[in-house]
Amino acid sequence: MSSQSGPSSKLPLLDFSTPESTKTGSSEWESLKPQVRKALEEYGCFEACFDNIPSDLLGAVYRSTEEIFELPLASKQQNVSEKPYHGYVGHIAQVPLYESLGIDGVTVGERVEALANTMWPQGNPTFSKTIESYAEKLSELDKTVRKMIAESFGLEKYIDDHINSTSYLLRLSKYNGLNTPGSELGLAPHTDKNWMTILHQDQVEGLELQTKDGSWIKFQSSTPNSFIVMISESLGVSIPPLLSNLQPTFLSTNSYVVLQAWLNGRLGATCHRVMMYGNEARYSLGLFSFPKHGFVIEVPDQMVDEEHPLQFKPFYYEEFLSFFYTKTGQAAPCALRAFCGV
Ligand SMILES: O=C(O)CCC(=O)C(=O)O
Ligand SMILES: [Fe+2]
Repeated sequence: MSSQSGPSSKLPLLDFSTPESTKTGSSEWESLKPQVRKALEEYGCFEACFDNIPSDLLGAVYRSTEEIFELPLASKQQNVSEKPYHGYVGHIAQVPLYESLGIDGVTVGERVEALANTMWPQGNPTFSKTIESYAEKLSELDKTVRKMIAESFGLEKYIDDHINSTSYLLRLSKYNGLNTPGSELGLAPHTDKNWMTILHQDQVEGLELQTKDGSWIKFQSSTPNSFIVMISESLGVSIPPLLSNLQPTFLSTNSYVVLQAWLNGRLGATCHRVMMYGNEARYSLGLFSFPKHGFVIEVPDQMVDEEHPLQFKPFYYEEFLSFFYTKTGQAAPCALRAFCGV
């Protein structure tokens, strides 16, 4: 497996820019659905053009992101969470360039405001309104894609339950620029653990994705409003030949797990990393969907047949996470299989 970045290459670009594309049953919906499935089967991810987030809103989100990272360390460290990597993470040994803040339950009314009140003694209504609006609008894309996936596998009857049991984390990340020529790892290779992740990167690129043959491609946004939509482990499954060579990383121990398991391994989570070049800081936004407390992840009967024997017993996301942080979970080549594999 090569650790060199290959040439920049374009992922499938799917157009969700018309309001019709997010309306169940519209001709745009029906035309996008097989394209979503094909892209996810081939790459585990695709680029989505999504004009529902206008450029001025994106600009405002990045201004708010820069503003929050400029706060003193002691303020940022008040972004705490009982879940690992859902709060502030700063310049840790494995990835010294990286720093991030998490807003758990970001689509639930007062959460953003509560964070803003913790960070700024007088509050910050602009920050709260901007972040809430971004997360709310972008969660529509997450729901649309997950509904399309479910429909394409004939799992319509599970959709409402799935969608209504979703929680969202917004992670704002900053990567310091380099003081030296060349390149450095900004974020180690990993697959996310949740249902699905939607990433946006500002002008400074750096996101790289691993293809099925093990090579790395650089993600280059086609338009300023383009997002990467990626399957994570709880919905899909890590693609074993690629991941077996990876060292566990700090992010592989976070609590974003979910689409790999549910589809009984039919789709694979995409391994990705960030590489930094040049001295400019890089900012990115990640919206992570995952199941709410108490939701059982259970492979639907339709996903099991002779060719696809059952791979996972039913499990609670949070119990799996607890296992993941044990010594056995950390040592397992695939913690999910060790925890609930059949
Ligand atoms: O910064 C990026 O583009 C990637 C972030 C990421 O992969 C993560 O937070 O899980
Ligand atoms: Fe990630």
